[in-house]
Formats: sequence, structure tokens, C-alpha cells
Amino acid sequence: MMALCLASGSPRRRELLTALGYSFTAITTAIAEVPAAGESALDYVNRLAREKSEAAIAQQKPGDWILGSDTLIALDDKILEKPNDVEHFCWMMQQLSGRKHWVHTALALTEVSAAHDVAAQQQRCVTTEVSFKRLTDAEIMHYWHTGEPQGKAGGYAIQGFAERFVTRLNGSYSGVIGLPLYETEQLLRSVGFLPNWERVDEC
Ligand SMILES: Cc1cn([C@H]2C[C@H](O)[C@@H](COP(=O)(O)OP(=O)(O)OP(=O)(O)O)O2)c(=O)[nH]c1=O
Repeated sequence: MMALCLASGSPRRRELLTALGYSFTAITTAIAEVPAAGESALDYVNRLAREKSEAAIAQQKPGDWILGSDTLIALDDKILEKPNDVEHFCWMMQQLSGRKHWVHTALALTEVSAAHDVAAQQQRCVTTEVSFKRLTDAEIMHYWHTGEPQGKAGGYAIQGFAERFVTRLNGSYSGVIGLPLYETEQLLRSVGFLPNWERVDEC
């Protein structure tokens, strides 16, 4: 039976895929997250999801599938990933304050070939429009000290303290957290993975 691997170290992605009802193994991959010159936010997020899923091929069996994902924030011509330090975080919050931004989460599902290469691949990208209220300097500094912004794209977690900053959301809430539930289930179903609750052999 084909197995599913989640190529992600993100605890949020592991929780969301578990909540969808899938059994999987998870491995953390390390790939360089650097946009190429002139690369658009969409091309970049799709490439990272693909590279994460392909980086896990060596450890999987032929016929197994690997799900990779990446989340980033785009506004104007800027791409916001994880904050490096408090200055970088403050700059990000000033960009997001009082306006709309776009959260792109890309999915890449890769089948492992007999030669441990790519046998087949499917990709999706989900974009969610998020608006933030205007943030004060005090709010920004307080938010940094909660510890929540570290390791989060755009320096915020919608599922945490930052939910109070959101005035409007158009798209996928789970996509903002890092794994869009509806689209992930559709993608997995398209290659034959069913959630555990639907598997006849477990009745
Ligand atoms: C915008 C936003 C991001 N995030 C998180 C999801 C991702 O973990 C992280 C974006 O960084 P990613 O580089 O997409 O993922 P990651 O490095 O954490 O994990 P991996 O590459 O191993 O899959 O930001 C939230 O938890 N909540 C949010 O509201």
C-alpha cells in the first residue's frame, strides 16, 4: 500500500494533516529559502514546496508520495518570510499595518519512482487576502515579546495572538496557518489517498 510522507518540520502542518484524518510519516527537510533574481512570489512559493517534497525522495519507497508545502506573504513587490530579528520583525509589522496583504501557501505532492526520482507530481497554490488593523509601536513590541512571531511567515500567527489584528480575511484560514485543508484533501484524493475515517478496510 502506498504511504504518505509530510516533508515538513512545521508542527502546524503536522497538526492540520492529522486533523484531516491522514496517517503519515513526517520528516524535516533543509532547503535554501532564497528567491532567484526576478522570481515572482508565486513562482518562488511553488518552487519551495516542490523542492521540499523532492528533498525527501531518498528516504521514501518507490510508489510512496511526499507532500511539501511553503507559506509566504506578498505585498507590493515584497516577499515576507520569517523574521530574522526584532528589527526585521518591526519592519514587517509596519508593512502589514493598516492594509491588505496576500498569504500564498503552495502544495507539492510528489510520487517516488523506482529510481528514486520524481515519478509524478501535482501542485496547487492557495492565496488568501488578509487585512490588518493599524498597529501601534506598543502592540508591535508586545507581540514580539510573546515569542509567537519567531518561525512564522510574515512574523505572525493568525491562529494565535495575531488573530486580533485581522479585520478581514478572504480565502483559506488553514491556508494562512500553513496547510489549506480543503485543497490538501482534494489533492490527496486525486492520487488515491482517503482520510482514515473513509477507509473501508478499517470498518
Ligand atoms: C502567516 C502564518 C504562518 N505560520 C507559519 C506556518 C509555517 O510553519 C511558517 C512558514 O514557514 P515555511 O517556510 O512555510 O515552513 P516551516 O519552515 O515552518 O516548515 P517546513 O518548511 O519544514 O514545512 O509560518 C503560522 O503558523 N501562522 C500564520 O498565520
